[in-house]
Amino acid sequence: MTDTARSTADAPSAPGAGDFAARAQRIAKVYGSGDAEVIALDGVSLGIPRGRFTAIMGPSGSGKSTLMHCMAGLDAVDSGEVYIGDVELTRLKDKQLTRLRRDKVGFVFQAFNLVPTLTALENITLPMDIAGRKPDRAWLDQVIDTVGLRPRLGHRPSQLSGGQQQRVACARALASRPEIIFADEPTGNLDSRSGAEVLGFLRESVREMGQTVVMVTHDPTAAAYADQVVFLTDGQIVDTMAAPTADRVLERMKGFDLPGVAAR
Ligand SMILES: Nc1ncnc2c1ncn2[C@@H]1O[C@H](COP(=O)(O)OP(=O)(O)OP(=O)(O)O)[C@@H](O)[C@H]1O
Repeated sequence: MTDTARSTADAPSAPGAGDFAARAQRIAKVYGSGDAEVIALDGVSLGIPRGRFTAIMGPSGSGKSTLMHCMAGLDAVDSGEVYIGDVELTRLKDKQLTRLRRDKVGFVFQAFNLVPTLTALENITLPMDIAGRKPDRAWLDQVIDTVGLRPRLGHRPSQLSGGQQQRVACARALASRPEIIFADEPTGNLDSRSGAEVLGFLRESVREMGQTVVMVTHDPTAAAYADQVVFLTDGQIVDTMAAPTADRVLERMKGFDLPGVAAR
């Protein structure tokens, strides 16, 4: 297997845990039971390198969202271990997990999940306001300028385009300088131009700000913005690709030989 991410998380000679913003070790997740049993994750080991952009791809139903939700502490694994930094999530009580998610993890979803009655700026600072933390003004300014939202800070979500709303969501995820950002199909609701803007911004947050980003996507063009692509099939990691291009990713996806994969 050419799977550096997987082997480095597993091997005894692996780099220290500090090299990974998040790690999964032999995690399994089963939904349902009896005839309805679905093995969504089947012993996945994966290290997410710090300060890099990782894309997760695979056919529909291969376990991408489950993997991401388990690694982000949004869903519990049935076995195995998940780490954010050096904290093992399965040992945490609910309250500790909620706090860790709030303080260490940023999320960007396909649906922008903005609060409609708040302005763009209020949406960006909302998680910190809830946590009772003062934003770092200089950092917030940098984030706002990077996503190009300064002229729109007083607008409500309904007064913004889809791409601008997703940029607000990206800025919200970045504002607290999380250990890692999980993005689930962040361009799924955007036209290709707005999608490219959001991807360019995520890319820049990695390059310029040292952010760690993990993104689930169906789109080879989106995956090409990443430093590496991890391929899942049937709940298992089957390959990784460094320095991906859209063409190479598309070719690899065709290799899974499943209807609809290349077309999505
Ligand atoms: N809550 C659930 N209850 C039962 N089965 C589930 C549940 N969530 C996911 N599954 C099943 O687990 C498997 C993996 O699902 P998951 O959503 O992680 O796949 P995915 O690769 O993200 O799919 P897609 O690309 O279609 O979003 C699928 O077979 C799915 O039907």
